[in-house]
Amino acid sequence: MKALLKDLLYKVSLLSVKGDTSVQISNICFDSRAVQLDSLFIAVKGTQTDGHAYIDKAIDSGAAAIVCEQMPDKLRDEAVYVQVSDSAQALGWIAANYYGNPSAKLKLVGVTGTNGKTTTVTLLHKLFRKLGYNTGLLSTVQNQINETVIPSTHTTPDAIQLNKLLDDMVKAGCTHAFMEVSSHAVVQHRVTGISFTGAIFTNITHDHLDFHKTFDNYIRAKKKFFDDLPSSAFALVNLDDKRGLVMMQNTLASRNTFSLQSMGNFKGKLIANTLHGLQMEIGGKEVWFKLIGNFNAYNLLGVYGTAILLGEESEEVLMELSNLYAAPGRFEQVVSPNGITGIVDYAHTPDALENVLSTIQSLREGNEQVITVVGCGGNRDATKRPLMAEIACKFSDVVILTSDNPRNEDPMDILDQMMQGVKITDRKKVQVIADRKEAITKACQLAKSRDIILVAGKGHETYQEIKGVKHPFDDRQVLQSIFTVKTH
Ligand SMILES: CC(=O)N[C@H]1[C@@H](OP(=O)(O)OP(=O)(O)OC[C@H]2O[C@@H](n3ccc(=O)[nH]c3=O)[C@H](O)[C@@H]2O)O[C@H](CO)[C@@H](O)[C@@H]1O[C@H](C)C(=O)N[C@@H](C)C(=O)N[C@H](CCC(=O)O)C(=O)O
Ligand SMILES: Nc1ncnc2c1ncn2[C@@H]1O[C@H](COP(=O)(O)OP(=O)(O)OP(=O)(O)O)[C@@H](O)[C@H]1O
Ligand SMILES: N[C@H](CCC[C@H](N)C(=O)O)C(=O)O
Ligand SMILES: [Mg+2]
Repeated sequence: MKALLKDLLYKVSLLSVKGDTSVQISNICFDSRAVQLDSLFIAVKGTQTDGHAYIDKAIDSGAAAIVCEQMPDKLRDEAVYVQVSDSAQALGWIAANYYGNPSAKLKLVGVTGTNGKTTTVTLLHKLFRKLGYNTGLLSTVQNQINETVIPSTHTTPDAIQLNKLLDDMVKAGCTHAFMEVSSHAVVQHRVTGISFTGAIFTNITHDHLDFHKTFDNYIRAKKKFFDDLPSSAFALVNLDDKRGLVMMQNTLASRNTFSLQSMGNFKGKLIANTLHGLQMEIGGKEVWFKLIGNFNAYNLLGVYGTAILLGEESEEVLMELSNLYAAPGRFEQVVSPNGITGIVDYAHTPDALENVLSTIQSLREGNEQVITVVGCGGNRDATKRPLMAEIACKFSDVVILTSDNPRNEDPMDILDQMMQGVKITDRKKVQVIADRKEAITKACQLAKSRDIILVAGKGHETYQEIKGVKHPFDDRQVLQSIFTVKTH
């Protein structure tokens, strides 16, 4: 795809320019290793290195233009240099311009919050497919254009991938798209230049403090998503989260709320909550849904409110919504032939773990044991480790602490930090088994008929990441194969 540099710079605030911006560009990128002939290379400061160090390498590989925050000492004749105050922000606008602003051609709804984003966007995508629309999805689990699956590497793709995917959706005739907006994405300007029709806030609790450093910064990152909305958009927030109204303090968008506990624009009342689904009063009706757990009542309310704000008819929405299942790896059940219930859930934050375990506790019918297998990812927020172990102990009869994705950390270091959260009185119910497969096997050996095994943290993931290598691993398959072997 070809474009003139000057057209790509629309809405970018420029500090200085060296060279002629009428130059033709046939590719945009922020990684020098991906530069081709006539590329525009945008030098971005990262967490590991600084793209400015690769400007010459990019020109050697054929870059025709450079966007940067600091002009290099030596400028070369074969490239045009554009200086901006914030390259990541410029990248957002450039990517949107390059792909012809695809987001403005869609009814695009973004979902932010610590937990519930994937669940919410997946339900919205399925719902709008059922309602007859061509619909796109961008999520942690996968991206989709209608039923075509495109693998996803991030919760929110980088600005170039994002605009490309949205453009592909437009080309496929999509009218609607639903995407997760992570706090990393807001801070790194992955969504700068994107026109949102609506924005949802699910909740905010402890996570990602490795990246944001303080909880206030984390709140600010999520709030910025709402601060940047235009007046034509709608904001829809969870009123029962104490930061719900904070999100909308400075937004120009129309303000809408959903709630189970007070009077929101979209008010739900939980009637029943079982291992097979939940019943809620919503939109003036009593409806059974196939999703499990109190927290999913919030996700369903957010989805319902969004559909109504997008102009859909209440009765039809509720009918379709009542038939939908949860996203993969979210409270996914694997039942053994002798009646042990294995639950695989992506709870990887203290709040999510507490929600899932308290849901499991509330669904217990007799004296069945709850056995929890859980770990924490390496190279991620370390402060959540003791908290998650403490919560696992509080709500389980047996706890097996194990590895999640160790990444570049020593699994035993992570487990030591988790053990810090185990109270002396709880030590006897805890075992530490670093090998995740062995840990799940142990849980299955300990379980009797009717017991519940929660395997938390990895949900839909089909790999375990150890020192940069992704080894095939799927909690659901591991449980399934142990259950099969055990009963033969
Ligand atoms: C912490 C983080 O967000 N990192 C993202 C970030 O990388 P970075 O800042 O570390 O980049 P860097 O390696 O320092 O490089 C700086 C710049 O130099 C460039 N470079 C580098 C080397 C070279 O030879 N040439 C070159 O041009 C790089 O392309 C980059 O532009 O920018 C990269 C390109 O977009 C991302 O792939 C990378 O995501 C990493 C893989 C990651 O793990 N991100 C996670 C934490 C993440 O984003 N998670 C969120 C939320 C998860 C959730 O809660 O659901 C998500 O949205 O997925
Ligand atoms: N509304 C909610 N409130 C609290 N916990 C929730 C909610 N919805 C889901 N959860 C819990 O959080 C886990 C992750 O849910 P989901 O994948 O929908 O969240 P996410 O925000 O997309 O997470 P990520 O940041 O990793 O992309 C679920 O497996 C469940 O345990
Ligand atoms: N999107 C989150 C998911 C964490 C999932 C957990 N399995 C882990 O690897 O820590 C992250 O990248 O921080
Ligand atoms: Mg997600």
